[in-house]
Amino acid sequence: MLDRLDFQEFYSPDTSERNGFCRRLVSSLKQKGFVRLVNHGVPPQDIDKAFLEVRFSFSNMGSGYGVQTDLVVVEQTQQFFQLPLEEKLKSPHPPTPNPHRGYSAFGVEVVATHSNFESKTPMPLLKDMKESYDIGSERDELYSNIWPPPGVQDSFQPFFMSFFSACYQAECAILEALSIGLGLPPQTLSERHANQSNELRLTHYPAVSRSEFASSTRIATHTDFGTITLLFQDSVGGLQVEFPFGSGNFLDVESGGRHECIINAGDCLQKWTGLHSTRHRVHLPKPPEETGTNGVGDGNDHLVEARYSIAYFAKPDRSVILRPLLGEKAHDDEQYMTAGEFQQMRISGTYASG
Ligand SMILES: O=C(O)CCC(=O)C(=O)O
Ligand SMILES: [Fe+2]
Repeated sequence: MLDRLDFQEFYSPDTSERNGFCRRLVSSLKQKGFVRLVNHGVPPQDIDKAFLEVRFSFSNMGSGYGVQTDLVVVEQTQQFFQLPLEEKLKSPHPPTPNPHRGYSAFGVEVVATHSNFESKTPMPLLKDMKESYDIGSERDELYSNIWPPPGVQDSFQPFFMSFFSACYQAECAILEALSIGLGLPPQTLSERHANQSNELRLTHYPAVSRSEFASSTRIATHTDFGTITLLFQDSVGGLQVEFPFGSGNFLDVESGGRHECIINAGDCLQKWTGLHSTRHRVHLPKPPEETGTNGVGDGNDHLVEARYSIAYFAKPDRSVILRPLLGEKAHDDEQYMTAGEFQQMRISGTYASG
């Protein structure tokens, strides 16, 4: 359902091949707002390690086991799944939308507050069934990170600091490709992302019985607030994108495994270029006739397996003005919000007491 492109073509020494790739990237985003990328530059072994860390952190924080990179050992830690909320809460997300950092327990964040932002097709306001961990750049001058304290998964901070840098490098290359594909000078987008106000979000959607999906979902319908999102997901499925735009109809995104990166346009890219910031959500994975995994549709209230995802949100520098870069004649800057004002407006209300 989504185009799958090989980002290696961006590095072709043949300029016309490179430009052709950039135009295909833009045209894929124009169609659905989402595209699948392979060879995107975030090393596969780092992605594997990130998923192991995520599984480890959500299942085993504070258990006293050291860092384990062996898959079998890490999978065994799943048995600690219900464990130590009090350990995870040693690096808590504050009870306000900002800073968007640290651990949010199951049920704390309510994405449905955004479900109907600028859309004429209202979606039901379903609660999220997820826990997550938000990380920013260590170079962010406004907000500091909230890391697990010493003794609680000591590998977490150094690993995710370096994973963040790998994502930032991939982001800059993708932004350059988009600028070229849009007919803009190559650095147009990347130079608006020099200060790294980006965010990395690790999400665990626990196994739940499918009947829960009648009144809740994994992550409610929303658009992403930034420029682009780089999403890595496991193969559980359930990611759905609204197509046609604004229709209230959602299509399943096939999972190409965790090494593939799904890119989607966010609200800021839409404001700059008109590329559509598509609504999406994570709901029930496809029925078992097609996937054989979760028992949906066979009359039994089976468990839907747990899902893990890693999303890196590329966000503009806060002082940058969100005025159109293409076509439309720009008005005075005062008519447009800065990226910082826009992020603030979008995030408010996501946290219960915010
Ligand atoms: O978990 C996923 O696959 C999607 C998450 C998402 O859309 C988000 O965090 O903005
Ligand atoms: Fe999203």
